[in-house]
Amino acid sequence: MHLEVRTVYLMLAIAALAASGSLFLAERMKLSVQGIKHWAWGFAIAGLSGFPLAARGMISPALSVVLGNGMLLLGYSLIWTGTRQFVGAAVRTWSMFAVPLMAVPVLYFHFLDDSDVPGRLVLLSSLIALLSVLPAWELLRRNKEHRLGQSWVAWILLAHASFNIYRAAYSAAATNVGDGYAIGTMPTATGVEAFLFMMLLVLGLIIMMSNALQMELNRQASRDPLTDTLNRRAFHVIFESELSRSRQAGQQLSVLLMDIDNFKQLNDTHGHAVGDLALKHFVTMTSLCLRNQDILARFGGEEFMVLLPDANIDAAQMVAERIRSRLASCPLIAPAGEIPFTVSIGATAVLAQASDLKEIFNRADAALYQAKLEGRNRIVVG
Ligand SMILES: Nc1nc2c(ncn2[C@@H]2O[C@H](COP(=O)(O)OP(=O)(O)OP(=O)(O)O)[C@@H](O)[C@H]2O)c(=O)[nH]1
Repeated sequence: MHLEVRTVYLMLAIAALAASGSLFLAERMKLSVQGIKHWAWGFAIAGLSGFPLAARGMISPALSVVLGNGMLLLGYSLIWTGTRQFVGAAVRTWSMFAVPLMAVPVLYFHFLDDSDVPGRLVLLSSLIALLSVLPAWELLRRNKEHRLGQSWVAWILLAHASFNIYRAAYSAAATNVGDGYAIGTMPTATGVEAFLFMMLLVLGLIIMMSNALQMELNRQASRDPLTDTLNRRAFHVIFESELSRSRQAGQQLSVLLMDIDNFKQLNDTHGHAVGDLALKHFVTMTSLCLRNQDILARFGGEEFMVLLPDANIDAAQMVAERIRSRLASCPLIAPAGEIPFTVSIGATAVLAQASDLKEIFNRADAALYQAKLEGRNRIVVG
């Protein structure tokens, strides 16, 4: 099979630009997935590089060899930095330009004419392999949840890197014929591989984005947006499973129902925004008193529930006291100064025969009510 190489490169350019357009559209939808903008620019610039590359021999080598390849490397770099953003890693501006900026002078001073085409191909293939391995490595080492889309993209990138390492070795062994398009069968193979790579990569990125979106939607559906604690519904689901787990293991389970004291007054005196800060401060302080397996949820307003797996009522009381005293001794630092506030807590052991959360909640609520009646800033066991 013989493909006209310029045509293949032009088709690649058009396909990359189409992929870029779709990614820019996704970016405009503000999808709460990081990295899409870099990917979109990466595909756009790599796509545009196809035009000077395809025009080799028709335009000046400074444009085709240096600008074309520089743009191609910049496109790959942006896909790498976009991937770093996607997985939540920091991106420094220099890292987007480092590889192209190092490659451009070498291309200009050593490979501008066609006296060493194999050397040029070795350099470019090696850099493309490097820029494919880097995002693959980010995706694999930060894929703790074993997400399919993420592994897919990583393996596509590694396959592309392997092809380019082979291409570099093949080029190193080739004799110079003064034309990059004419080295053995590699130009056709490169075009076909690049086309497949791009299609599979775009598909993988779409799967990766939809996985990330799904996870974000799940997170939003289960969390309180202000304090980022679980909401009542999510708490209920976890409570049910913890209850059956503790029944099987014969372990005790306790809950704490907590309500910030005189919160209305705090809101009225300092404003709603400071009230919001107080809620966040409360969550931070409380979380410092809990173990990893303890579950904190916002039940509404200034009322929070903690589920303490494998904790009897004595242990629960100790945790409640830790929370109460920490809050009493760590006031909120607001722009207007320190704002002290306290919490009242109703603590209840969940008995193995407990029927449902409603019954537990009612018991904890009665204890909490008692704590308020007795003067607030205290714990009552119910
Ligand atoms: N800032 C802020 N205030 C909230 C939020 N949700 C509920 N509130 C306020 O919380 C206050 C709750 O007041 P109350 O139920 O009277 O309770 P309290 O003033 O804490 O009194 P006690 O519980 O008896 O100590 C109300 O003023 C609500 O407007 C929120 O998300 N942010």
